[in-house]
Amino acid sequence: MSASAALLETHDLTRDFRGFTAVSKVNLSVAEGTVHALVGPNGAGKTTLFNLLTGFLRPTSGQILFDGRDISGLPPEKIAHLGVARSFQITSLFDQLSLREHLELALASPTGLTTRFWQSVKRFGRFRDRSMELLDRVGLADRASVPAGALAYGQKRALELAIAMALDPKLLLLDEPTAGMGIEDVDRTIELVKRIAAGRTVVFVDHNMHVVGSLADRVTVLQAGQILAEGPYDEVRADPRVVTAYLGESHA
Ligand SMILES: Nc1ncnc2c1ncn2[C@@H]1O[C@H](COP(=O)(O)OP(=O)(O)OP(=O)(O)O)[C@@H](O)[C@H]1O
Repeated sequence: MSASAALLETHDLTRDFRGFTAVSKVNLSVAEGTVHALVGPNGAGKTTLFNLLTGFLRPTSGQILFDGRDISGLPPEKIAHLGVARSFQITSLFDQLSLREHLELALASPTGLTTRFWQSVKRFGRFRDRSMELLDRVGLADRASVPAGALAYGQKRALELAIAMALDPKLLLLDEPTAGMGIEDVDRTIELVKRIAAGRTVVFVDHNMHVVGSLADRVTVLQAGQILAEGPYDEVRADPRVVTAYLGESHA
């Protein structure tokens, strides 16, 4: 696959909820090795689209192609296994487990932390080196033995990124990586995402335009389930249709 080829493509991807179309004939193309932002006003369909891409929702119609393969309707664990990892907006950590144990569990499970977490943590000691490497990448190596419950909010989000990286995904999906953060944590997260995006494909949703402008090679704007505009950040930001869509929102 050449550097400019699409790693992820959707064709007329559509999802209805009892007659209401949350995602409508979306044709998205994410080039391999790029960072791609999904933005749009509340209710635009961003979360629904993420849920479709990761198999948490089945499309009503349309296709999703990942790495040349049709993944439409596959269950989440299959899609994860093919190389798509997702970091959640909602914290999904275990307060009592140490940071290193979180990573060991994620490395021991082919689909991340969601399965087999009841097995003895000690059995996963062989993943120690890799766990420490991942913690180091997100700047948490010195906190490896600390229980996750003791972390500050920004550090918890960094731990979630390390967990998503444990699968060594081809495609990393980040759901509002800077949600609820103060400016210092936002800037630290931007640097962190830049570092882990090197040589990888990333799609993220974020409401913070500073984050979008700092990270995204391309931006897709959704409105009412449809693609309103797409292109480099500066172009999209200056698009009158986009400005109108955001009127009444804080980012207008
Ligand atoms: N399970 C569901 N059943 C019915 N309607 C739904 C369901 N999930 C989402 N919707 C509707 O689909 C639309 C898109 O929602 P979605 O959460 O995807 O938007 P969003 O762009 O992620 O918004 P936000 O920025 O507020 O998170 C909304 O009108 C929402 O009410």
